[in-house]
Amino acid sequence: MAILVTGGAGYIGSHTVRWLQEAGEEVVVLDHLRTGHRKAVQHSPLIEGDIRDREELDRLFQTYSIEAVIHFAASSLVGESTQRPLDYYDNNINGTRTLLAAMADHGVDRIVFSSTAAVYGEPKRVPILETDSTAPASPYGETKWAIEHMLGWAEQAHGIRFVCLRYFNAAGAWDRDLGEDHDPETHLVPLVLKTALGQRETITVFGDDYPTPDGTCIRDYVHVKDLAHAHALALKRLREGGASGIYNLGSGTGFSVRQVIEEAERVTGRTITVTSGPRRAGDPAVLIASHERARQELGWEPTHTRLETIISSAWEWHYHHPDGFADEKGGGK
Ligand SMILES: NC(=O)c1ccc[n+]([C@@H]2O[C@H](COP(=O)([O-])OP(=O)(O)OC[C@H]3O[C@@H](n4cnc5c(N)ncnc54)[C@H](O)[C@@H]3O)[C@@H](O)[C@H]2O)c1
Ligand SMILES: O=c1ccn([C@@H]2O[C@H](COP(=O)(O)OP(=O)(O)O[C@H]3O[C@H](CO)[C@H](O)[C@H](O)[C@H]3O)[C@@H](O)[C@H]2O)c(=O)[nH]1
Repeated sequence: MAILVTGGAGYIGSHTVRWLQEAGEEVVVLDHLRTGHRKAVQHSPLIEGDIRDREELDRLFQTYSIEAVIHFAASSLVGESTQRPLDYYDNNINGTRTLLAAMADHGVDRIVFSSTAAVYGEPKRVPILETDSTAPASPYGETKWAIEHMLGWAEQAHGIRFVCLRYFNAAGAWDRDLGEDHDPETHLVPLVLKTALGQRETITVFGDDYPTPDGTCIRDYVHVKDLAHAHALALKRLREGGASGIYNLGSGTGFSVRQVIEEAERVTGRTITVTSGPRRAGDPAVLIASHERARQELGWEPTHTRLETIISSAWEWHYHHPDGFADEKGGGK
């Protein structure tokens, strides 16, 4: 029996695939490679296809004996989602609907889903609990929130049990040979490190007048290997017959944009030029997770929680792969 990982050639997906492989699991990846990389997947079959393609899914479920699905495939940029909301509804909601329908028809009844802290919008308090109110402030967050609800209804009608994992800010890499490579890159940690590498002249701080100690936004950075581990634990829960559930995944500590930049200067030993810019629309001032429920019910405890550890691990990857996966033999994807 194999685990189907949709979006397994992407950043968090490829790290989870590696984690599962090291745990001895059989994995099949489905990815259309628009933002993912063929080279990020090794030692498992990679099927180049789209989750919205029902015939492709039928072929896949007929070819492989799939026990469970870990579903990363999505469009996931907050800003882009406000420019192209209908594409987000199509890829995220229609894509997941097509996947769930195929699972129901082929008798696959377990799914782990990548949700996001973006379902909370501007939180009323931190640390955020899963029971706190949700009010997504972007089409991206809205689609993820809608999928959480879709999963609830699909369980009632088709018996598909689920675990929704609401990640906060994923960062870090797997030693020096697997890491984050997005084009365009929008995330803070890789952008800061690309500035340290001299690939960018400056890092623009989006707003320094927030109600935080240094005026810049505070986020909860969670190491991608800790996220990968959480997926294995979520799968274990479903295999053991555990009930469906929704879990925050964050380290439980917040760091400001300025703290990230200062730590990156320490880790890299390089000066990073900083420019002050206006606020970015839709950015909450502070996002910090309570991961108490994941600790209690999944047995998950993040282990790489120090900012220095997270940034050092990302630096290992960026330093050795300044052009991401493209600088390896063969280039490109
Ligand atoms: N990076 C973060 O900080 C973060 C935070 C919260 C939630 N998430 C969620 O985690 C998941 C993974 O995020 P990531 O940062 O690794 O993104 P990513 O873009 O690196 O990975 C997504 C992968 O899915 C593939 N994909 C997208 N649509 C597809 C489709 N229709 N059919 C087949 N493949 C498709 C892409 O090619 C890519 O390989 C996403 O669902 C995202 O919304 C990410
Ligand atoms: O060039 C930059 C890029 C980012 N930032 C700031 O750095 C912080 C982190 O920004 P990221 O873009 O790295 O991450 P987000 O917090 O916006 O978003 C991440 O977390 C969200 C949930 O909170 C979503 O899940 C989303 O997919 C995921 O990328 C924010 O305060 C942002 O304003 C800058 O100052 N300059």
